[in-house]
Amino acid sequence: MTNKPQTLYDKIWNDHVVGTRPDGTSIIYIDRHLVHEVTSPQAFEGLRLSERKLRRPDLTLAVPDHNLPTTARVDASGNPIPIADPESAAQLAALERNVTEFNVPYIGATHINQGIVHVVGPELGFTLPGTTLVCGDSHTAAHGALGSLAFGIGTSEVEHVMATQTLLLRKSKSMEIRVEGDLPHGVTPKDLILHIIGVIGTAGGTGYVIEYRGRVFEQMSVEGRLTVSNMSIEAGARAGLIAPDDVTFDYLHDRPMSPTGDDWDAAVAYWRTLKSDEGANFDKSITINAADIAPTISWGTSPEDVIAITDIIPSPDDYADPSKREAVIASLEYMGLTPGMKASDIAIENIFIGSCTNSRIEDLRAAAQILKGRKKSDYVKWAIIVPGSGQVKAEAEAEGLDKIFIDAGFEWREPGCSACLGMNPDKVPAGERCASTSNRNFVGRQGPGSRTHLLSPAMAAAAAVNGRLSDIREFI
Ligand SMILES: CC(C)[C@H](C(=O)O)[C@@H](O)C(=O)O
Ligand code: SF4
Repeated sequence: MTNKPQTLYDKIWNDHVVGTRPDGTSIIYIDRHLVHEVTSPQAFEGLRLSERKLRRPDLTLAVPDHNLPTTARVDASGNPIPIADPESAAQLAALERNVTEFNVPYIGATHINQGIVHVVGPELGFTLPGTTLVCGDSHTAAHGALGSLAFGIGTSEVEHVMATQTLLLRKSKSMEIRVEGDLPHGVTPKDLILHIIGVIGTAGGTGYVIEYRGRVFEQMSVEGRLTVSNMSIEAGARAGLIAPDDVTFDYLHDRPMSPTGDDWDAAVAYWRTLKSDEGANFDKSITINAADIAPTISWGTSPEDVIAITDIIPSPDDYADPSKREAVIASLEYMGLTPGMKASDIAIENIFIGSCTNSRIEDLRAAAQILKGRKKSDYVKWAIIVPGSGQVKAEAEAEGLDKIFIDAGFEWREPGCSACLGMNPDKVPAGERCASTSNRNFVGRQGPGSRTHLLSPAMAAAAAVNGRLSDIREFI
């Protein structure tokens, strides 16, 4: 091996190269494969047609999340309630058939561990530092928070991994996003990543694997790191890494699928080597000043359309690039906003606290801190909290958070993707706004005609109380 200083990405990549071809593509060994109901049916069908087995069921884990309704899943006698929507019912049935036929470890819809794949993986210790982890889902980047080289793949690649436990890849370029200083009061990891995407743009990370570096990340919980890495894909990046450290090891210790005993000690010794060496070269470096960041919201239909809550809605004239100006005009029209309007004057009818970006226990605690003893505004018609997993739900209930939410006028739901993309009945009506802790504000994302404002869980809770987008710093 070379003595040249290496990045964290170089180290994980080099540890997984099976072989490199003259054209520069490499076969990479895949350690972990998460499977959900949306992107797996054709892949299983492909295996069936080619009469192949799934090579490593023991490195594969299947969980339904996108199509499941978030209303009660069992009746009063504990019997499963069938899914009303025929398409969703068929998706779930297909996954259940496939995991049985191919012998894949499966967490079913009514299991305590069921949840969004990207919440479940870390929580069970299925996601580990230094591993390569894939899923037919773009937000797989989330797992990079634990120092796993994790990225979304397409359905044909899902089949390839199922059949071979490898992928054919070309190495990405490396980008360092260094955050200097500390996050100001009221500024959370969600505000940080929204701000970063605002700075680099949705294409800023295209062709790169990002490594997030700086004291801010060292001091951040694993939950917060997951929020940041999760949205790397919204910046166009292939993956988003954070070097594993004691915070990561403490988080993983004693998780159901984490190594134990001597294996744990050996694993931690290896994991400690997983950081970018002094002097390692990044193809691109970006520095962000934490002090510049305020609680942030999205105003448009792209995750780069972000402003501080204290700002006003921008005007197309603020943009020099003609295509961006066109996009801003279209965004303003779709969102029903006028340039110059104060962000904090935007009235909100719906609140969604959930998604793989912000549905972990810390997110729910942050929302509960604001909602405790308060009620949602009468202007808010629909407010739901969807925990990321059964584990998160149980933990929140043990802390009494569910009561705080229900008293505040929220609905307390079963785990899943829910209104993040509305593949189940949880949709935002056309023309209405939603203050949403999810990661995408695309046209129609939360239902046809829906208008999404991305923000942190605390900011979503504040919006619920005031019935309009609000500055969390007025509450804390
Ligand atoms: C349905 C799935 C393939 C999709 C993704 O890849 O991200 C979804 O999770 C999303 O967030 O849009
Ligand atoms: S919660 Fe949203 S972003 Fe995450 S996997 Fe589900 S649909 Fe995709």
